[in-house]
Amino acid sequence: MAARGVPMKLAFLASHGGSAARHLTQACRSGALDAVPVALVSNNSRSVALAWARAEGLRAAHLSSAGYPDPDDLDAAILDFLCGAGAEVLVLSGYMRELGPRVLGAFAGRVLNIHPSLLPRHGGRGMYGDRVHEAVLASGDPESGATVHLVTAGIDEGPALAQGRVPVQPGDTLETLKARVQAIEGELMLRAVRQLVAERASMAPD
Ligand SMILES: Nc1nc2c(c(=O)[nH]1)N[C@@H](CN(C=O)c1ccc(C(=O)N[C@@H](CCC(=O)O)C(=O)O)cc1)CN2
Ligand SMILES: NCC(=O)N[C@@H]1O[C@H](COP(=O)([O-])[O-])[C@@H](O)[C@H]1O
Repeated sequence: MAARGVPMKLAFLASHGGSAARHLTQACRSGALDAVPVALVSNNSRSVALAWARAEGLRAAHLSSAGYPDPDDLDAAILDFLCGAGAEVLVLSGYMRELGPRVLGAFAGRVLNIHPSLLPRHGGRGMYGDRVHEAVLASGDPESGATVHLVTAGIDEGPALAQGRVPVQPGDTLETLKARVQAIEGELMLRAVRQLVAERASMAPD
């Protein structure tokens, strides 16, 4: 239950660079976001995100199918770790695995994901990272962008909280389009998390 004046506790899940997690953490540290980062989970033991989280002093864990071959066990381990850290909101910052029903049930309505396209276009299982930008270029779409959505059981099917658009320019390559989209992701995620912070504050007892 939200308590007035107590910053919202954020936890991150990331598979690679965790750029949105780093953007949000910088906002927390500067006072631009009334929240506090507490933990990060990565399924990639060599991820930049995991090393960054440890350097930042966050609780950090490598939790993956390597250690938990049974998806239900991995789901339970992730939930146990996040609850132990006191997480209130989860941010998927390039997390390349399906979240299980235990975590989704415990954090219903409080899990955000950033996807590098204008969902529902170019989303769903198998659509992640460079594959998304390649699909946008192949489709001939005149614009692309990023979407922050609530995470539900179906991949990329949850309601969108924020979207940002960028043009697809003649001669764009995977790298030029990817860079243009990624340049707007941090602020888009910050806008979405601020919505959750505001909702939480409105529910806090006086
Ligand atoms: N239950 C949910 N879990 C996740 C959602 C969601 O909406 N519901 N969002 C994803 C979205 N995503 C990236 O943010 C994502 C979607 C699909 C895949 C994927 O197909 N992964 C491959 C493996 C990829 C790899 O190992 O590099 C697979 O699972 O076979 C990845 C990411 C996050 N979770
Ligand atoms: N479907 C999810 C997906 O494709 N997410 C995308 O992965 C990248 C992670 O980059 P990062 O690890 O450097 O933050 C980001 O561009 C994010 O939109």
